[in-house]
Amino acid sequence: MFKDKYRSIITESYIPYVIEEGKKIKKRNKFQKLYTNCNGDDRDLWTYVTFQHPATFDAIAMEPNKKQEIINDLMAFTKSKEYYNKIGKAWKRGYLLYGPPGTGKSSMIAAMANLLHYDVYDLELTAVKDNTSLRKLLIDTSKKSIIVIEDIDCSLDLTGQRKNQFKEYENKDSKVPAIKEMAKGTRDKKKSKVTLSGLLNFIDGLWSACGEERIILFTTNHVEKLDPALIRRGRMDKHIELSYCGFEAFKVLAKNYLNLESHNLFEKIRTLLEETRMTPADVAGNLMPKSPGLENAGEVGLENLILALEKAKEVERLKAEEALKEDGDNGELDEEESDEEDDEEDGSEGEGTSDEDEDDDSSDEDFLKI
Ligand SMILES: Nc1ncnc2c1ncn2[C@@H]1O[C@H](COP(=O)(O)OP(=O)(O)OP(=O)(O)O)[C@@H](O)[C@H]1O
Repeated sequence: MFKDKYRSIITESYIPYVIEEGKKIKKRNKFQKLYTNCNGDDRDLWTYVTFQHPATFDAIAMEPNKKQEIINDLMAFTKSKEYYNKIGKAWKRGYLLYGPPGTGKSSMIAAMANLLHYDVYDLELTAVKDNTSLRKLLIDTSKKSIIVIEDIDCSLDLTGQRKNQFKEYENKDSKVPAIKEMAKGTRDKKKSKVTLSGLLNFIDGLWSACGEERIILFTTNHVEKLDPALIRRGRMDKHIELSYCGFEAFKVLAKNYLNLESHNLFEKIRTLLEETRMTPADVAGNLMPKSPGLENAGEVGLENLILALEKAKEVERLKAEEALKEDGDNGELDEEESDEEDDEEDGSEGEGTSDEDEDDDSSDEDFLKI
């Protein structure tokens, strides 16, 4: 019961406020779900478990301005229903997270889901039979969700030009991620007939407009391998690079892992981080106390990290030296070979020249065609 003079306050302000707060509490208390299409025999169906990942943006080590920009972007998206209606586009946003392994791409997805209270659909593309199945899965996603395709570069032959991935990685520094990706990439590939156009339709074709307030997110360790059509602005609206640990990112980890905001060893670490590359995952691993409750854990963790950075720096120096030496050896070899070629050319001057020119032209043409 309330007095009549308060009627308008109660009906126009108080009750709407209570309803709005109730909705927020309901949203906070609702269990988020993590869906996958990779369980059981029917790959056209989602199954789910409760999503309980502890990652938050506070725990993500990255440059603070960049982090804030991502948070602002996400929050703006959630309030943009009218804007999307006005411009006649489906209310969805595409994010591309790229960077080396161990730089926080998966942690970032979890932090986004926790910030927005969205469900996560972890779409294993290699397990999707064809474009029809992809459409079916898409229709079955709910609003307020993040649809994730991890390691998009090795999910499928999206360009129609599948190469031998082992060969492609042979010359890279580390073969470990290549093998991991190869294993993921080949899984069920024979069965999947999803095409690039099917995937593009999924992202922004007519079918993508069913359901609203959805984020589509790709991750990759090799952004340069992706078909430009797949990640052009408008499809993947925001490209976020997660990279090796800089000093600002280190400070976040030191605060979270060791509860340290400053220390006289910080300057040394700043210099070492500028001189060598280490992923946030490795920095975190080195900072983490080896046994819980260790006395002086902060200092031990920082010294541990310094040792690891110095070691990494030395390994990089040796590798660079080796590469220089190899370049030098190859240079000498090239010189010897070109001397031999010069000698041959000198010997066949005159008659043979025009034929050689023709051969050269045709091989150039072949090269251009490829
Ligand atoms: N930027 C970061 N901030 C905080 N923790 C990080 C960060 N990057 C990595 N980590 C830590 O390292 C672990 C591995 O990181 P994560 O799986 O998110 O990396 P990733 O880039 O997704 O790697 P991959 O490409 O191999 O899947 C995480 O559990 C987290 O503890």
